Amino acid sequence: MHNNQNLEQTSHILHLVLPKMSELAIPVTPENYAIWFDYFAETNLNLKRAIDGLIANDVKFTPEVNLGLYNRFIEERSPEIIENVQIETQILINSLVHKIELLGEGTANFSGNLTEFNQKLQSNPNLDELTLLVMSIAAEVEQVIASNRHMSDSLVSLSDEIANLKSEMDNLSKVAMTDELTSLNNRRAYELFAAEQMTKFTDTQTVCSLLMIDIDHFKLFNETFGHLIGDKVLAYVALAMKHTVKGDDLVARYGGEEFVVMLPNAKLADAVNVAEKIRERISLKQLSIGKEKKQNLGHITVSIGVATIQTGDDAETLLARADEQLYIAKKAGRNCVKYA
Ligand SMILES: Nc1nc2c(ncn2[C@@H]2O[C@H](COP(=O)(O)OP(=O)(O)OP(=O)(O)O)[C@@H](O)[C@H]2O)c(=O)[nH]1
Repeated sequence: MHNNQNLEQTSHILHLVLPKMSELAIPVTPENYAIWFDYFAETNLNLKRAIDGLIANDVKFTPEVNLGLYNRFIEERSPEIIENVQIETQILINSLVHKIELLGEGTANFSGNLTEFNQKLQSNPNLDELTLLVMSIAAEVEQVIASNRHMSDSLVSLSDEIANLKSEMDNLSKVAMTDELTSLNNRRAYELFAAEQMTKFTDTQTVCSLLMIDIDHFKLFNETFGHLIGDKVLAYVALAMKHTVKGDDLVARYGGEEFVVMLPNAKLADAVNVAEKIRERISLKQLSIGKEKKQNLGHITVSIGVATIQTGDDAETLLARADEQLYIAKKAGRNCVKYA
């Protein structure tokens, strides 16, 4: 009974968090999500008091305010938050075990899998692993539902709760992989993708190539036109890159004004081709802003370093070679592609 109450509470909180964030126009980042989960869970009364005070005084939840809340009330408690999600998932599993025992036949396999989930949960999983765990539980439940047509309504409603938790986790994972300014993949997403490509190369000798792209004289651009217009240019460059590559390729913002493009199955010559297309596409366009496009920003150019995977590479060595070529491209006068 106690477990069910907790499960209901958790589910109730999950349903409150996103609508409230959307109402207050707060971006759903993992940090902001943690703040608002805690707010509704009422586990941190100082945080709750601070937020209630902000709302009462009509204070806007700007990025600075959100960061302040996170730094003050959440950052030091991160391990505790992961622990909370862990406990919630544990409650879910316990509740499932109980329901499955009531169902009896045809579920022995499922009970075994739940034991395995339980063990994984004890091994301090990170957010990705927790997400995977919740997805696996959801898949198992769907299977049990399919093979137990006579099952009780309570299992159906439990499965709804899991589906909700799963979609919240999906959302969190997506946010954690996306760069907010450009909507590209972020560095974390790139690192996961690069690791996959390394494994493919080791297992099946499937090649891949990497472009490292840096906007030329961006510091000067920011100083001339201001940071906000600089941000727009970053978004423009991001879009130009996305429109040049194919579906399997991964474009990511590596940091600041630096981007990476990972091209699975591309040999050096193909990758240099793509790099040239990106460079040309960006440099040819004359940028202007304002209602009647009166303010002319001139041409933006990028320098690109290209490298292809070699035996003995790991993600770092491949990146280092692309970065070396990028440096050579800058030295050679910028707005060019160099490769090794
Ligand atoms: N507007 C804006 N600027 C950023 C962002 N991230 C990094 N920058 C700026 O990008 C500039 C990078 O400058 P540098 O690394 O000195 O290089 P650069 O001026 O691009 O010159 P080269 O790379 O040598 O061609 C810095 O001024 C950063 O402030 C961002 O998110 N928005």
